[in-house]
Amino acid sequence: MEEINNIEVVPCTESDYLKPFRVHYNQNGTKKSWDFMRTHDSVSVLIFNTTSHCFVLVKQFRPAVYMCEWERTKTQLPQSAEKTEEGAAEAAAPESQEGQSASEGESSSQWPPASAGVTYELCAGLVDKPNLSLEEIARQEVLEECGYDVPASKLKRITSYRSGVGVTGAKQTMFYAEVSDDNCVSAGGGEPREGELIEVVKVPLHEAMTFAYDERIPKTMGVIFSFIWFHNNMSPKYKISTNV
Ligand SMILES: Nc1nc(=O)c2ncn([C@@H]3O[C@H](COP(=O)(O)OP(=O)(O)O[C@H]4O[C@H](CO)[C@@H](O)[C@H](O)[C@H]4O)[C@@H](O)[C@H]3O)c2[nH]1
Ligand SMILES: [Mg+2]
Repeated sequence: MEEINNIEVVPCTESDYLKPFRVHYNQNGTKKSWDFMRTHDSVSVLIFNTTSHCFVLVKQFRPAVYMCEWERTKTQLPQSAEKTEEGAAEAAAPESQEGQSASEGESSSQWPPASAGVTYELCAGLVDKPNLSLEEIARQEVLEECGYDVPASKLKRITSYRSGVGVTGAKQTMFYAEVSDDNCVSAGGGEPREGELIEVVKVPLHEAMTFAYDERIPKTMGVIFSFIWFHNNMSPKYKISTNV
């Protein structure tokens, strides 16, 4: 399992991945403003392995999720424990805890275990290569993250939608890819050069709906939606009976 330590939180003043802005505008004569972030659009892929009748998902440590969990556990502390020396438990707290470990099995009263930041997701990637089609970007992600080599033409577009409408407004396009064990050319795991550390996990078709609605399993909306899409559109083909 993951070992996360030496956690330090600092302000983000410039980034290749997100840029914060404030827009001022008039709506029906009322002056308004809104804070938002520019980010990349993205693609995601529901992968179904027809040999094993399993969905292929990825599992990875997400710092943003981990920090939300940290925030949540912090606010659950008793009133007295919440007060830091500075008298504020805001952004100062993480830095003051630098060096502490959040590795599995270690009892840390300050940091949640690393597993609190690990989520199940569809294979997905940023649209950051302007010369490539969405299908081609999706194909590359399937290969890099999950180890299946499938032609871009085999990717079926499910739909697209806005993710994070309050903050980013970014568009995500979702694809469906049917793969077989014959298409498996590597273990996947992401691009180590880009610092990606991805675990490929399989969810058997007959467990998919239970998995989707199990709130104890941290996951993205994409996983839930795409499993339901499969249930509604592909079930007859694979003759499944699920308990939802
Ligand atoms: N965000 C970020 N911050 C950094 O500081 C940061 N530093 C390095 N990186 C690198 O950016 C690349 C991002 O990887 P992907 O292209 O595979 O995109 P995902 O992170 O998988 O995100 C997708 O999937 C998510 C789950 O469905 C959706 O929410 C997103 O909309 C969707 O794009 C990796 O090489 C990572 O090492 C950062 N990336
Ligand atoms: Mg990814």
